[in-house]
Amino acid sequence: MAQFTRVSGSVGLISLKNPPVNALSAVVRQGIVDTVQRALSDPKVKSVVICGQNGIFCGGADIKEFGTAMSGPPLVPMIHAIEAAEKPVVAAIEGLALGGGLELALGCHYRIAHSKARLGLPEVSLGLLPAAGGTQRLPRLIGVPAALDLITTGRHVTAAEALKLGIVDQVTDHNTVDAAVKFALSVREHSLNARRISNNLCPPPSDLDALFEGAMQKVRQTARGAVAPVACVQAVRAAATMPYTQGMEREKELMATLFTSGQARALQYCFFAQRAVGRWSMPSGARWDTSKPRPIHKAAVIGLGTMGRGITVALAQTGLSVVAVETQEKQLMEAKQAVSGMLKRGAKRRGVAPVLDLVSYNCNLQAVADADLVIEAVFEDMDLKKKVFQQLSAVCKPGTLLCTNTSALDIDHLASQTPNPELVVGMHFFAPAHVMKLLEVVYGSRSSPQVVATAMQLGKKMGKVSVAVGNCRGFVGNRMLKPYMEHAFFLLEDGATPELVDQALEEFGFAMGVFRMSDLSGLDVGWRVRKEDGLAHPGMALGQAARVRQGRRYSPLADLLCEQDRFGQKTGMGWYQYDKPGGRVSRPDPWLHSFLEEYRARHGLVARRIDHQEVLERCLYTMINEGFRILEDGIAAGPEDIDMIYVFGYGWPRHRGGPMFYAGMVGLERVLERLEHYHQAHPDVPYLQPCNLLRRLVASGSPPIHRWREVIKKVRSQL
Ligand SMILES: CCCCCC/C=C/CC(=O)SCCNC(=O)CCNC(=O)[C@H](O)C(C)(C)COP(=O)(O)OP(=O)(O)OC[C@H]1O[C@@H](n2cnc3c(N)ncnc32)[C@H](O)[C@@H]1OP(=O)(O)O
Repeated sequence: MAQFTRVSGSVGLISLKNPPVNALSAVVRQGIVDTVQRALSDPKVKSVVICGQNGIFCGGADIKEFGTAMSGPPLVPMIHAIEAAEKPVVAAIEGLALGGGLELALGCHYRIAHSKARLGLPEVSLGLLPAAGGTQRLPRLIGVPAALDLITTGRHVTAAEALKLGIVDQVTDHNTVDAAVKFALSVREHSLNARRISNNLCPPPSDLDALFEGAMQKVRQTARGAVAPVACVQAVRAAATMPYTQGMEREKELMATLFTSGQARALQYCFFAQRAVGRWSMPSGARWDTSKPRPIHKAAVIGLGTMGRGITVALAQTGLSVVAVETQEKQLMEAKQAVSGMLKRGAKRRGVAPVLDLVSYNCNLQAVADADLVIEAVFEDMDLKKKVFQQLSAVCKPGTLLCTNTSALDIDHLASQTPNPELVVGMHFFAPAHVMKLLEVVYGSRSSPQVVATAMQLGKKMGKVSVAVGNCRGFVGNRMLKPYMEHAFFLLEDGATPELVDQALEEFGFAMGVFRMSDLSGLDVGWRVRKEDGLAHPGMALGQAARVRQGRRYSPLADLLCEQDRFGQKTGMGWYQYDKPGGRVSRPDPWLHSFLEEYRARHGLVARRIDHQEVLERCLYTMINEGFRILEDGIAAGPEDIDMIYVFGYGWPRHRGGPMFYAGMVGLERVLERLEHYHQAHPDVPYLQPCNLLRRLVASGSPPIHRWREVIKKVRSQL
């Protein structure tokens, strides 16, 4: 709602009240309409201030209303009425003015912001555009290039930048409402015509066509198929080329195409899913709201390879004191240099002082004795990790949390090396660990809820999206990656090329196709795992049974490349060729094409034409099927956990919501039918066999994703 009071004799103060962010719900919009009318019709009121309660101006439209039948007064006429008012209206911006909140402020005649406020039009990240006049008023106020930047990226700006851009008229370090009231008193007699942004023309850019062509090219390159950024550019173009009323029509038209689109639904689902994963639960019933995290003052990292260095940086940047340990002096010094460089570059980017003093470097494990939490990040080898855990148990003070940065190894097995398995938890970071947003927090069968809560909280402090998952081979992300990659190999056997498969996946929106990703992360990583699993060893790929292992279809293609030292980018060749070892630009490799032809001929395989749809169905539906198995097994608490892991850790396009959301969009019945079809064609591929939970969901009428948990619960209770 909105409250009205008269202050300083003649200022009508309208205060938005809808915690936590004063979102513009139907009730709030009605409140604004009513209180503005009251202020304008009250002869004692000479000017008006609009503010938000609890230190936040407004977080924008109420996103929860989007999926419902919208009621209440619409935003556009409400903001127009404010702009048309004959009394000066001042926005007092504290905390946040985002989306519809900033559009409301742009309808006011003046804007005063607190120095700590952030402003922005983030609608694009929800699959929308600022359709309450934002695309028409902002370019008129700050010019086309700056408006394009803000609207197409959705980035928030500080009050200082907003002042520089001309979005706000004044910035204060003091009480913003007081400053706005004082300001409102001073302008009560001023003429308002020039202050009504819609009256003004856009400052004309020098070469309009080139500017918009460039902007369109840029969003098409970065949007990976997302439609909202493109619509944002089109709407701003209308502001630059049309009178205001026509521009508003164009804004409305473009918004109508976005508002009910699948992409908008997916992006809004991601917004809530990202927040939902913080409300974690474990099969034991332990939950985020009943498990208190432990205070962590000092952390330690063991092993300063690529991962350990990134983790050290991420920890230090939260303000924690970190002991970084590497047993060899030379490697320790190299790591120190690398970590210091990363800290300096990060600090420069964020405009703060680097926290070099927070990290101490040591060759001796004894140095971690007083750490509250230790993250082991040594080479991915169970025997080595076991040894480190045994040593840590002897060195660390009682109660120290022992965390392992493994991407697949058994947390319970590691925990059994220590006298306190309840203090052990997995923290699976993604490279580069100080950049990537995802953290899988892996609880073992004996991990205590308090330890999980601590790891989750630490992840949040590091700015990560932390997802709590159970312990199984590959956890969630890598477990689902296995069938996905395996199918990509089968597609090569059946007639596809790495380029074709990658193109299909990249057009779908993945940051990188499966083969390009494999070249980047190194083919040797999977090879080592397959060797450990007894699936691959030299010579095995040549015999009669080359394509059957452990009773199921197997493709030795990746092993054959590894046997030729084709490990990907690092060796300059893998599924693609590169100009040099470490090169980044991939080119199709004629050698690989002949190799595939020879391989198929040797195994009597006849290449057939594979289209993009088959690539997507076989790679993605098997991955989704594994996701359903993960839910059935209780490894992930809900589909949101899986989706956020894929969006933040595996380059899944956010505008498609994550694999489980995507399955719902495609239709669970369709996914089931296609899996059945492919399983019939490839009965030797168990991953293609539709899992029980998927069948049960379809039998239950394919409920919307937010109701899957009811069916999951039933399926789990019957296991
Ligand atoms: C043709 C029809 C025309 C319709 C017109 C539609 C117009 C749309 C214009 C818009 O305004 S779209 C919305 C634009 N605003 C945003 O995108 C802001 C989204 N929110 C955020 O980015 C962040 O939440 C925040 C505001 C920066 C605050 O971040 P913080 O980390 O401090 O807290 P959170 O945990 O993220 O949020 C707390 C709590 O609040 C809920 N919430 C936040 N914003 C909204 C919102 N705009 N609507 C509804 N709910 C919101 C959030 O979900 C959290 O709730 P929870 O229950 O605690 O998880």
